[in-house]
Parts: sequence; C-alpha cells; structure tokens
Amino acid sequence: MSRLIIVSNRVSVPDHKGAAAAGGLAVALQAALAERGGIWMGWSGKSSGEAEPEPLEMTQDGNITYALTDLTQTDVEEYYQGFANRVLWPICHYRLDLAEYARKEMTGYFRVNRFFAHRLAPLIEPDDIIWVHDYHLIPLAAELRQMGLKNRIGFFLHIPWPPADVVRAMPVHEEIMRGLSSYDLLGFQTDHDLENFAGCLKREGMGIEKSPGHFSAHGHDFRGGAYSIGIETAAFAAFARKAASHSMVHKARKSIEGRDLILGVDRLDYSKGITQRIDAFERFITNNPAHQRSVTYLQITPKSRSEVPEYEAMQHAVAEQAGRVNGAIGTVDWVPIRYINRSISRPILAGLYRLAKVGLVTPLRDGMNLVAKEYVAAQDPDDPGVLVLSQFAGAARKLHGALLVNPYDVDGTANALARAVNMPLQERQERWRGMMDYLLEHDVLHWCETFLADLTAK
Ligand SMILES: O=P(O)(O)OC[C@H]1O[C@H](O[C@H]2O[C@H](CO)[C@@H](O)[C@H](O)[C@H]2O)[C@H](O)[C@@H](O)[C@@H]1O
Ligand SMILES: O=c1ccn([C@@H]2O[C@H](COP(=O)(O)OP(=O)(O)O)[C@@H](O)[C@H]2O)c(=O)[nH]1
Repeated sequence: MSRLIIVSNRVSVPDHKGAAAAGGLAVALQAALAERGGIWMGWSGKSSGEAEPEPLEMTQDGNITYALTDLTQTDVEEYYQGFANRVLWPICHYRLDLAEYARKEMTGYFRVNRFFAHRLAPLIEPDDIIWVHDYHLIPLAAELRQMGLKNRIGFFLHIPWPPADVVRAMPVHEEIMRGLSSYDLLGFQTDHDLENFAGCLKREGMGIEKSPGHFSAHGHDFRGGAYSIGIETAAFAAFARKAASHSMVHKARKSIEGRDLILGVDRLDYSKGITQRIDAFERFITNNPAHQRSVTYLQITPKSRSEVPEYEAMQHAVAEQAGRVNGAIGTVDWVPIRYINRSISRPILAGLYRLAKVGLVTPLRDGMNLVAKEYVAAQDPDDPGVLVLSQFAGAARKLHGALLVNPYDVDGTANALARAVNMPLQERQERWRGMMDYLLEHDVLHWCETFLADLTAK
C-alpha cells in the first residue's frame, strides 16, 4: 500500500488529555489517519512574528507523523484571516455581502501555498499519495506540479461549492478554478456541490464534463465526485453510552430538573444560523406557552476565528440576543437559554447529545455538519431524541429521518421544534433507526477508503 500524505491548514496533534478538537475537519482526519497511518502536514496554529518560520516540527504519535510549520504574522493575516476566511469562506457559504476582497491578501494566499509546497516537497517519495484538504490550500497541487511532482494528488473540499454566479463575484475566480483543475480527483461533500462545480467549468468555458464525473480543463483530465464525510459512528455511540456516568453530564442532567433539553453545538460562525435559531426558539415558546418551563435550550458555542472582524461582531450580537430573549420569556424560576462560549470535550459532548430530546442543527449553509451526525450516533436506541436539521447542511442530503427545516423560516423552525418535543416514541425510533443504519455503514473510514480508492484508480 502506498504511503498517504495528508495536507490541511488545521492539524490536530493529540494531547491525550481529551482536549476539544478544532472543528469537524480535524476530528474526521484524525479518525481517518489513525486507521491507516501516514504523514499529516499543516499549520501549527502559531505565528513566528515576522521571522522566517523554523524548519518543520516533526512529531510521531502511533502510526502518524505530524509535520507542522509556523507562519509569519503577515502570512496568518493575509492567508488565513484574510483571503481564506474573508473571501473564500463567505463566497462558498453564499454570503457575497460579507466577502472583503483585497489584492494584498490574495497575493498572500498564493504565497503561503507556494511556501507549503516547498516545505512539503522534500517529504514526498515517488509512490506517495497526496491528499490535500480544504479551501485554504486550493493552489497547492498546481505549485507541486510546477516543481515537477508526478504523484497522484487528490483534493477534498469540506465546505459547500456554490453556483457559477456566486463564484464569479470573486475577482480571482479563474485562478481558483485553475487551481482546482490541477488535481487528479476533486471530492465534494454532496452531489449539489459537484453539480455546481461542473456548472462553473461550463459557464466559464474553462472546461468540459466529458462523461459524468470526468472533466477536462486547462489541458488536464481529472475526476470529481461526491463523498459525504462521516464520523466514527460505532466509537462515538460507545462514548455516549459511557458518558452518562461522567460527573459533568450527571450535573447537567440534575440541573435541567426533568425538563426536555434542546441542544445546539456550533463554532461561533455566521454560517451556523445561531441568531435565526434563537429567534425560532423564542417563537416556539411564544406560540406554545404550555412549554414554558418544560424545556431548556442549551447552546454550546466556542469562539472561532476571533481576529476576523465579522466573527468578533457576532460574539456581541449572539450574547446580546440570548440575554434579550431570556429577559423577554424567562420567569423567576426558569432560564430558557443557557449560552456557553467555551469548547466542550467530545466525551462530555457525547453525553450531552444523549441527554438532549432535540438536536437543533440549523446552519444557513454548511459543507456537512458533523454535529448532526454525532447527535444521531449518541442516542439511546430505546428512547432516541429528534434531529431538527437545516435543509442547507450537507448532512440533510442523507439524514432522511431528521425534521428538515428552512432556517430562514423562523415560524417553520418553531413548528418543527413543537413537533420534535411532542413526537411519539415509535416515530422517534423509526426515524432514528434509518439514520443510524446509514451512519454505521457510511462512517469516516468508508469516506476515506472510497475517496482513496478513486484517487488511486487509473
Ligand atoms: O480551522 P478553523 O478555522 O478553526 O475552522 C474549523 C473547521 O471549519 C470548517 O469545517 C468544515 O469541515 C467539516 C468536516 O468536513 C464539515 O462538517 C463542516 O460543514 C465544514 O464547515 C472548515 O472547512 C475546516 O477547514 C476548519 O478546520
Ligand atoms: O465545544 C465543542 C464544539 C464542537 N466540537 C466538535 O467540533 C466538530 C464540529 O464539526 P462540524 O462539522 O459540525 O462543523 P465545523 O466546526 O467543522 O464547521 C464536531 O466534531 C464537534 O464534536 C467539540 O469538540 N467541542
């Protein structure tokens, strides 16, 4: 078997203390590499100031070698906080209104990709398979090819890919499309993202789809496919069973005093639809006064990308909104919303998911959303909760047992909440069983193996 080299901006080096992981990509890649072993290269998350970063820091943990690089402060600002998270992220989440395009940051983005290529190249042997992840590193294959590399190189996009008219709003869309076209295999989360990509190539006259999933563009033939990322379903379910005895989960159960728990878990990100969700919860209580005091809504929202202005502004907006709603609908003996701004470790999270009668996952747009899958995996088969899920999350393409909502429709989400808390046991079990069977079969290993089988197929 060829050696696997994974490259992603975010790398999660295990600290063996159960520390919370930094989002779904890190969680999934850790699980995928643990099985097969290989090298995982990426950013350390640290800045070297304006000094040239030290050579790669290599760490061995089990069968995984981690290769981390620092970035200069200018690189962090232009590449990560700038072009990746103020242009590509909003554009790919259909938020043209939030995209802040600056030529300097675009130059920094391409410069850091070249820097990654130069640091990675000495590690690569001729038989290695290279798998690049996410929007931070789109130009990496083109850079490696320029250096003469002949290896198979695949790319997986963890976030949505929007339709041509949205992509075209980005001044450097042609360079980005050319970068994507340099890979041997492009993986998207859903069939919709793949269709959008094919539409972009066609609209721009940049390339053609010769047959389903086989493209030709910029003089290069490559393949594209939809590969829904999964979780470690069986392991996560086992986690959740054990978590009931965790003291923190025990305290949480005691503190809700027999009320139904509605749970939201998201990085503090405008794509997650948290403000619309709080509105929907308020509407649910206003329309269903019988549920006053009978539910508690716990929203766990670790801060994310705080140096990016749009994220900083959100911190104030959500905290203020949660406070306002608690003031408006709370009573002397009932606090309707518990809003937490800290990251919770996954073993505890698993226990909280299992405790929750409703998993409320309502992003305005999301590549996949692993929280939705973890919520399902954590349920008690004898008394499962209900997943209320945005139709705009990638997860909604496959989790047919969820109550699907349009997160922009506050009344619709409020009605779904009412339906979820009142759902009879038999319907909950039927809905859950179908989703759990799907997740057991399509776990993170299945995702990894199908992608790599396609990447290595000639
Ligand atoms: O690395 P950060 O800037 O702290 O952000 C965390 C991650 O957010 C995004 O996650 C995406 O990947 C998940 C797994 O495929 C998917 O379920 C989710 O819908 C996506 O939003 C981002 O794409 C990652 O690169 C970040 O590491
Ligand atoms: O306090 C928290 C909040 C989230 N997560 C994990 O972060 C990931 C979030 O992934 P998702 O795909 O839902 O969204 P992303 O943050 O990657 O956009 C999931 O595995 C969560 O279990 C966590 O460990 N602690």
